[in-house]
Amino acid sequence: MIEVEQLTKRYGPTTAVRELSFTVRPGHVTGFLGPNGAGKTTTLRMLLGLVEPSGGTAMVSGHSFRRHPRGLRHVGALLDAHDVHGGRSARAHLHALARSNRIPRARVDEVLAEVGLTEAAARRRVGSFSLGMKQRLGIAAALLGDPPVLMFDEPLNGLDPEGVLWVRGLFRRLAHEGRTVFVSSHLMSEMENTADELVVIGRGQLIAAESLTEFAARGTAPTVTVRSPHAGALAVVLESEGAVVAPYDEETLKVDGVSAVRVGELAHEHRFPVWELATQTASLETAFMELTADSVEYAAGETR
Ligand SMILES: Nc1ncnc2c1ncn2[C@@H]1O[C@H](COP(=O)(O)OP(=O)(O)OP(=O)(O)O)[C@@H](O)[C@H]1O
Repeated sequence: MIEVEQLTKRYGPTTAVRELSFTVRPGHVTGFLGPNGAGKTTTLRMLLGLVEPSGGTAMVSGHSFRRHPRGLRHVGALLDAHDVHGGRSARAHLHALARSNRIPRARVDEVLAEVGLTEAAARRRVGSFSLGMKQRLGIAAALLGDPPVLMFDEPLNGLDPEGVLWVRGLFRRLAHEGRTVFVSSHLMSEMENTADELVVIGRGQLIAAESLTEFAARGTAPTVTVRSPHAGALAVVLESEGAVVAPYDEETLKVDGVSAVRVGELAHEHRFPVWELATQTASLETAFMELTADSVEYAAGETR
């Protein structure tokens, strides 16, 4: 379990994280979402004891890592896939980590197999690895101590589609095993099929902490699209029912304020043929952008 309470981090005049409180429960993949510069990396670094908070607490399994560094058996993390010694082989890198954390050497081959790094890859210098292979190595290091809590900072960044599918499957399996899996991203589209719980922050502050389903329900009300050869006459009927109707083209209307069922019933009552009837819910991406609009550091078109 991860518990963040009134966590604050100031860098001179910049407040990177401001009185942030949330809990991440085991058994779920929890997405940690926020626009660039929202404070995600700073929060993860405080949870791992790499950055001293200016205020509040950041606890993993009931312990503050700053005061009690507890090693890879307690929490596994991938912060920056590039942050490895390029001159070593992947296996030598994992052996060194295993040794300093008193983890049996045999575990190294287990995690190499788990992340799909072949024998040939394990012998290569890490400096020659592609980003995807470095990500896999970073994930192998996070899994080395078989920890109950795992944190990943932007793990899908730069992965090819096959890599993304693999990482998603891995995260789900880790959560299914009862672990706490906390995954940061600045893209809702990445989290949509990865996480089932969300912690959303903007400018260092909490915006939402809820399930993906609850988050989706925050989006704007659905719009109904209807296509009929009598679109004009149908629009008059719909408006008399209180709907807000926007003609899309000669045959198509975008309708707000009434359900698709009601649009279908009214068309039927007035004997208007209907060629198409559909409901569009705002995408999670739209809901995310609406919620974080005020927190985006540099919005498109903004000059400062
Ligand atoms: N060591 C530091 N010194 C000064 N300011 C910092 C430092 N680290 C982070 N910041 C500032 O704190 C804010 C939050 O940064 P952070 O990297 O935690 O955000 P993030 O959500 O991880 O963003 P990104 O997705 O861009 O990595 C930013 O404004 C950043 O410039």
